[in-house]
Amino acid sequence: MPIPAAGYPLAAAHSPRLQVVETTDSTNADVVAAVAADPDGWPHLSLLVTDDQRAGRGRLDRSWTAPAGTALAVSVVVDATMVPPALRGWIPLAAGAAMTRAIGHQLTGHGGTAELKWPNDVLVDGGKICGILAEVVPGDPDTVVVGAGVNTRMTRADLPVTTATSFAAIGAECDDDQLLADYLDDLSKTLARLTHDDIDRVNREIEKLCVTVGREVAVAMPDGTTLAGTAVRIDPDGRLVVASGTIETIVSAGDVVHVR
Ligand SMILES: Nc1ncnc2c1ncn2[C@@H]1O[C@H](COP(=O)(O)OP(=O)(O)OP(=O)(O)O)[C@@H](O)[C@H]1O
Ligand SMILES: O=C(O)CCCC[C@@H]1SC[C@@H]2NC(=O)N[C@@H]21
Repeated sequence: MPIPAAGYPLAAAHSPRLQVVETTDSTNADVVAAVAADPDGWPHLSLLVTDDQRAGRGRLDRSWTAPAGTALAVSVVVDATMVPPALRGWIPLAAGAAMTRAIGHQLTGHGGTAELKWPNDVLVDGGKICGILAEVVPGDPDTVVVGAGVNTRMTRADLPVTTATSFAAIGAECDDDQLLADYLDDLSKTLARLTHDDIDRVNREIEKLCVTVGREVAVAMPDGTTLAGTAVRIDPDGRLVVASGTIETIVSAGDVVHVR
């Protein structure tokens, strides 16, 4: 399904500004620059979307690639002032949880299950169907741009890496407008629950959704070392706790591989 000519009416109902572009290098780069230039023009839950992103940015300084027309690239503005500063580390996880549930909704009746891999990848059948990159706007620490790439119509042959999957690769279809509407709706509600009163419940819900918890993992740490152990929980700050024997290590960033 190409980008609907009429835009995304269902998604637009959840956003004060929904902008579609035929192609761009990076929706995150565009929205970060747009917010910096005109903060009032991009209120909370404004978004930019394309299905032809040419220079996508990934986590940990990696690239994010998809042939034209085979994936959604969407960047959403989040007004972080609605989240207490101590809980802002949960914003990327809230986005991952929202996208996991939105993708899961698309798979209803198909048989596949969407799973959250800490901190915010969405997996189906163990393959990565969506990646999320949250970036604070330079000079405006109260605004976060949350970018998500969803592999929709990418054939098996087009998958950029062996660890990726897509709706098409598993024989499923994606209604892009409904997916975005569900994502925005869930994201907005989950962000509203990032309060000191509700965080324990959100923590438990996201932990339940997160298949990393309970798995044996290998974590490539930012200092170049590898941490092996069992992921035991997500801590109150959204970080992954990994147990190796009797030692628990708190992981706030790093590349997590599910070993078993
Ligand atoms: N469409 C996609 N779907 C799923 N995963 C993707 C997609 N595009 C990129 N990736 C993931 O993004 C990352 C790209 O990694 P890769 O290491 O190739 O990055 P790179 O920027 O080319 O550089 P480097 O080799 O320097 O690390 C991988 O983790 C890969 O799984
Ligand atoms: O490495 C990851 O898993 C995160 C990938 C994030 C990709 C999305 S696509 C929309 C937005 N624009 C970008 O340049 N990156 C994000």
